[in-house]
Amino acid sequence: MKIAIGCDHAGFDLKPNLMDYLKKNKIEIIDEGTFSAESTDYPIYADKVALDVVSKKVDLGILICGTGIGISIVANKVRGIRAVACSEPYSAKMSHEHNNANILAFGSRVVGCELAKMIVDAWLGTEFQGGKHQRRVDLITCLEKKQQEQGALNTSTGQKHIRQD
Ligand SMILES: O=C(CO)[C@H](O)[C@H](O)COP(=O)(O)O
Repeated sequence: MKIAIGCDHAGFDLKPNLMDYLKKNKIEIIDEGTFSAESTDYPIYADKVALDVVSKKVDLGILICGTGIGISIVANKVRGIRAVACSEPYSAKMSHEHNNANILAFGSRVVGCELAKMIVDAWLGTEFQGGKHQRRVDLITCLEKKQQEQGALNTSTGQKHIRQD
């Protein structure tokens, strides 16, 4: 298992703790920064980790900012990414089981180090269930494809829903 990890300045203290934890669990890590506590912009790291995931350089991604919100919003702009911001283990588990989330985000100002580890464990310790959940994830993929096809011509008129029923 290979994971890319990225954070902004708010996640800078938490990231090494989490990396050590993951390495102890035999997970290979690509560290996409940030590499100092200097104030920086979370979209940079969300983009790097998201691209690592969609290019299959890694299996999964982990992102940390102050709240987990901004960094997951950005990651979700990348086609093929299903990023979730979690502050407790149950949502992390379900995001893998039902939504096949490929990036886990959390906020260093929301969760402490031990809770962050529990959230990661819950996420990694479960598998995507497939079946009806695969159908739903396929609909997300279908929506992404439609958006890409519409590109710059996208307007609010004449759009079709991804399911016609
Ligand atoms: O949580 C975040 C984005 O959702 C950022 O980490 C947060 O906005 C950074 O704030 P500041 O620059 O004031 O430290």
